[in-house]
Amino acid sequence: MIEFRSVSFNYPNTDVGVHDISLSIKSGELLAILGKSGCGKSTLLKLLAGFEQPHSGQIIIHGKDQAHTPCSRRKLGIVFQDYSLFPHYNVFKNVMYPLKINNTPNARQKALTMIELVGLSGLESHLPHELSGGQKQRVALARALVFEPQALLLDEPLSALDASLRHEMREEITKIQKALNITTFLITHDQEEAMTMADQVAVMEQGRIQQCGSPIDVYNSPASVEVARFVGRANVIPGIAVSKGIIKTALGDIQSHQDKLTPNQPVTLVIRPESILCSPAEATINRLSVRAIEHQQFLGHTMAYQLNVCGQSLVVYSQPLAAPITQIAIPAESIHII
Ligand SMILES: Nc1ncnc2c1ncn2[C@@H]1O[C@H](COP(=O)(O)OP(=O)(O)OP(=O)(O)O)[C@@H](O)[C@H]1O
Repeated sequence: MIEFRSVSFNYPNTDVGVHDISLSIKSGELLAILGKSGCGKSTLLKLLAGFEQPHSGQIIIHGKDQAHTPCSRRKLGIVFQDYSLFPHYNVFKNVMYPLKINNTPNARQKALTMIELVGLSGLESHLPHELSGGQKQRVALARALVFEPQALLLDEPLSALDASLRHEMREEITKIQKALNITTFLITHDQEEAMTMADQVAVMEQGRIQQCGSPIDVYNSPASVEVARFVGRANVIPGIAVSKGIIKTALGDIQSHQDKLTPNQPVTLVIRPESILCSPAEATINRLSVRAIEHQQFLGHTMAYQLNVCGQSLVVYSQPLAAPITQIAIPAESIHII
C-alpha cells in the first residue's frame, strides 16, 4: 500500500508544484495519475521516487513514512519515459544491472526468468539499438521489476510507441503487473491509457487532485466539467432545476433521475455522446428534433455526428446511419448532473 498524506511541494522561489495531495494505492493495484502537460504528474512521481522531498505531508510506502528516505533505499522499480537503457549493455546485462549492484544471489537465473516473463527470450545478447521501441520498453520493464521492488513507477511508459504497439503494450504491462501483483503508480496524459490500465484514476490539474475513483466512476460521474472533458468527449449543457428531476435547458425541459435538486438551482448536465439514442422509436422522454447535421466524422470504431438540436450543438456517437437523423433521445439515466 502506498499513501500520500497531505503532501505539498513547491519548486524553489515559485508557487508551482503539488498541493495538499492525499491519495492511496492498495497493494497490487495500479493507480494512474492523469492530467495535462504541466499539471504536476512528474513532480508527484519524483516525490514518490525520492528525487524530490515534500515540504509537508507524508509518503507512506508499505507502512513506513518514507518522504525523506533517499531514493536508493526506497526499493522502487522505475520505467522512465525514454527507457534510459544502458546503450552498450545487451538485454541480459541491462536486466542484470540492479541485481549486480546489490550482489543479489541467483542473479543470472532471476534475470533470465524476468526476460522470459516480458517475452524477450532469445534476445538476451541484443543491444538496445538492435531492438524495436516495444522491445526496449520490455527491457526497461524487466530491469525495473527484476529486483522485486516494493512498487513499480511508470512515467508515461507508452508515449514513444505508435498507436498499435501502444495497445499491445498496455495489455502486456497490465498482464505482467497483475501476474506479479505489484503496486503500480502510472503517470500519463493519455485518457485511454489511464482508463484501460488503471484500477483507480486520479485526475490532476494545476498541482491538485480533482477526482480519484475507478475509471468507470470518473467517466460516468465526473466531479467537474473539467474532469468530464478530460476523460472523454462530453456534451455539457447548463440548466436550471425546475422540479423533481426536471431541468430547464436550451434543449427544453429535460427529465433526469436526479430528484434531490432545489428549484431554481443552476446545474450543468453532462451527457456522453455514446449514450444519446439516434433511433429513439421506443423512447418516451427527452425526445428531441434534430434541425441539422452540422458535421460528421468517422472515428474508426464509430461515427461522431455533430447535431443542431434546438440551436444547441450536440455530439452523438453512433454506427454509420443510412437514413438522416431526425430525432434523438437522451435516456434519463445517462444524464450526469454537476
Ligand atoms: N525543476 C523545476 N523548477 C521549476 N519549475 C518546475 C521544475 N520542474 C517542473 N516545474 C514546473 O512544475 C509544473 C509541474 O511540472 P511537471 O513536470 O510535474 O508536470 P507534468 O504534468 O509532469 O508535465 P508533462 O506531462 O509535460 O511532463 C510545471 O508548471 C513545470 O513548469
